[in-house]
Amino acid sequence: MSTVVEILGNISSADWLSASLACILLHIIYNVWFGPLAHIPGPFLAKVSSLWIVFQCRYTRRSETLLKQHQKYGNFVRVAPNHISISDPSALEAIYGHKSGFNKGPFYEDKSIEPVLFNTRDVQIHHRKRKYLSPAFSAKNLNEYEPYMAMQIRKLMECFHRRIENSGTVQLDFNEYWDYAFGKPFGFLDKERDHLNLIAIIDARGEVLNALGHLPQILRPIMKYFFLDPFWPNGLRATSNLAAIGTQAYYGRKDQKNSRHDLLSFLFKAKDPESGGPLSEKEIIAESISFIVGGSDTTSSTMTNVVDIVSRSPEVQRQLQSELDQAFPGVMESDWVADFQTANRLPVLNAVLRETMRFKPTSATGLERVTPAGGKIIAGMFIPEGTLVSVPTLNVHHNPAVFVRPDEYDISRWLGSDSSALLDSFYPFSLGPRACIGRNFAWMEMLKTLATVFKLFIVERTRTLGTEVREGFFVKNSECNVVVKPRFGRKDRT
Ligand code: HEM
Repeated sequence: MSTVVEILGNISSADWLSASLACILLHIIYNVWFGPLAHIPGPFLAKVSSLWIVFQCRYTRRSETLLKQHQKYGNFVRVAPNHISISDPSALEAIYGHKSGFNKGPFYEDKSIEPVLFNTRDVQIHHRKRKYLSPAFSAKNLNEYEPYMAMQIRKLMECFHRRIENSGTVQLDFNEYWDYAFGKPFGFLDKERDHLNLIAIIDARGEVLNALGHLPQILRPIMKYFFLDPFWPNGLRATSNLAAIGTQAYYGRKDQKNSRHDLLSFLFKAKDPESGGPLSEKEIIAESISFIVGGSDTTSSTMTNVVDIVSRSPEVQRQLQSELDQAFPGVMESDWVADFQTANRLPVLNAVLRETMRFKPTSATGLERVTPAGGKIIAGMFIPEGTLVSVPTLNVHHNPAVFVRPDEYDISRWLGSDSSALLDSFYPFSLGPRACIGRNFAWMEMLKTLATVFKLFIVERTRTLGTEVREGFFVKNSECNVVVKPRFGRKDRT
């Protein structure tokens, strides 16, 4: 023993350094030229280190970059030493489908918080949570939420009318207004401002967690001290701030459990499927924070995309409004909000929402999964067990073999008799056991809101240049400045 210590003691620091460099070099050579994924093409840096994908996320452009990388290298691209991005649509069912055996990858691991439905990697925990949360999204519960949604939409319309009253038209940033309106019961619409700075907090948190998820576990806790790039400490501070705001909101609501029929009121009443008792306070708080982000940022970003695109396309807006005028004829009462049943059967409205989610998906990224034991053949290629894989939604939605002229926004592709075939390659909410639990809720909220807005207002974009976006886990427009003009006088005031 003492001989080993003596030998180690005699090695100089220069030798230690050379040995470490040699190990790193050998590791790189193995990864790039000899490892089991060596035959898969991709940027050289991505084969060497996961820092390549971390940088794409850090600079909020992962999906945009991957779209180009797949155009350059084909259907399989190595995006990290142990991570393959696959853009073949047949990989979707094989990876994300029921019984595929692929589970969520280390990207989702967050040891600092209570696991939630969205991020838990444990199949049993996920099953238990999905069991008690699914009823919240049943058809019956959706019907009960509708009046609450209508109330929020009414408040939003009131805001527009108040601002329009003097000038006849109003300039506003839709990006922010949606955020005020949805899922965040913090009174933003009453105050007409985000007094908690919640929107900036959610954005910073989303961006940092998206990058952090690709770093090795060992580095994640120390990134809050990486002051060389404020992106990291600021984003991680935002994560703690959101937790504090969510916890405070929970305690604010706890004594008025039945004051509103929303998702939080459902969590208060939910029963643990194992014990039959109520959920723990810790679990309700964690899930409700997750709903604040997943349930409102997503719908508001998607509706902003619709407004951005439709406000730049007078012909699409004309088609949409002509359909809405037939379905909801005449001048509406001042408190009118479109009902879901009617909105849901309007072909142009549904085509506009679908085409927007195809063309510019809010969830554009490849969702990381781990290849199960024994490996799997995906889209004709053997993928060894333990390999991380993902299918980027943006690429699937821009696949020219399915969507003719994929880079053109064209609602007519959803209006033809053969359009249902396109649904097989349309996955804005993912699929399988980890598909979005809130997709019906989201569809209802978005159709109701968009039908109401476009029935009542003409919307014109003030920016002529392209729209800038930033991608965290979801893609968001940096702004959506528009001029809003009422289409009719208000019935109770004429
Ligand atoms: C346009 C709106 C929305 C989009 C595009 C969207 C998209 C997605 C996607 C792609 C996933 C899969 C994520 C993954 O595998 O990592 C997901 C999961 C999830 N979404 Fe949504 N979502 C939307 C609205 C909502 C709403 C309104 C809620 C709740 C009210 C919600 C709650 C969730 C939850 C809890 C999960 C995790 C499900 C699980 O793992 O079992 N989402 N969503």
